[in-house]
Amino acid sequence: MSAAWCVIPAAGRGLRFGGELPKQHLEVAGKSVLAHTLDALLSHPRITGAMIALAPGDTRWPPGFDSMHGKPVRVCAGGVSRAASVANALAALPAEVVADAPVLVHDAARPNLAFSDLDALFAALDAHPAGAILAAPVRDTLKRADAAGDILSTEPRESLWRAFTPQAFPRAELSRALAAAAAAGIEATDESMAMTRAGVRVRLVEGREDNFKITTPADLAHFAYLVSQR
Ligand SMILES: Nc1ccn([C@@H]2O[C@H](COP(=O)(O)OP(=O)(O)OP(=O)(O)O)[C@@H](O)[C@H]2O)c(=O)n1
Ligand SMILES: C[C@](O)(CO)[C@H](O)COP(=O)(O)O
Repeated sequence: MSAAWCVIPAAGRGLRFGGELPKQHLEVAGKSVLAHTLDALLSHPRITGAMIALAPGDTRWPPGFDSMHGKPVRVCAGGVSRAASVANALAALPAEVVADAPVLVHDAARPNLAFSDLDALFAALDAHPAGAILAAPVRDTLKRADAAGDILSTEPRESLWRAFTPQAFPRAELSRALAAAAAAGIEATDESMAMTRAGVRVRLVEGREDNFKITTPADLAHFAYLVSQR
């Protein structure tokens, strides 16, 4: 039963959210979104450390805040894209995270991660070490729109899933796949895109729908409500 470090891309500017402060630093119930996310990850016994990719010069993560739940928390410089931030964080991991060690990549902007989802992801990884991600099957009818915002077509939704995070892969293989995608000029919007491009079979693990990404102010209000009901 392998343990894993997590990598947390937290270097985004939150342009779709708006406002001065990037959304990962906004507070809910006295804690930043990033701290909620870190708490959800490091409270799981199989996660042994965290590497946070912050925008260069972003000192909002309290300097010297180097542990949570008795586990190490490290910070590195993010990159110009989410994929670059993840690649930087993988390269910054300590030597104890050996090449074939699993690493979980989880968006700082997904603070409502459930312990049960982490259990399910680790169970899948134990059975399929090549890689696994949390996701949910598409259950709504999908429409393609024209420039005016009118329906162009209805798209088939059979076998379509929405990818969430964490996404878990062996450290070295993930680094290589991200580098290969970047070298091909492909911006991998998630880790599984790079890994499947590299020929790896990635296991989908059905996760909770409330593991949503905070992208807009309405998402933050939704998360704040959920926290108030805990
Ligand atoms: N250069 C980047 C861009 C994004 N992220 C992180 O990747 C996660 C998911 O990205 P997204 O929700 O798109 O965040 P932003 O890029 O900040 O949002 P926007 O696209 O609205 O600017 C976030 O935790 C974000 O901080 C990152 O680490 N480095
Ligand atoms: C990684 C991700 O959260 C999976 O759905 C998503 O691809 C991030 O996209 P974003 O545009 O960087 O928020």
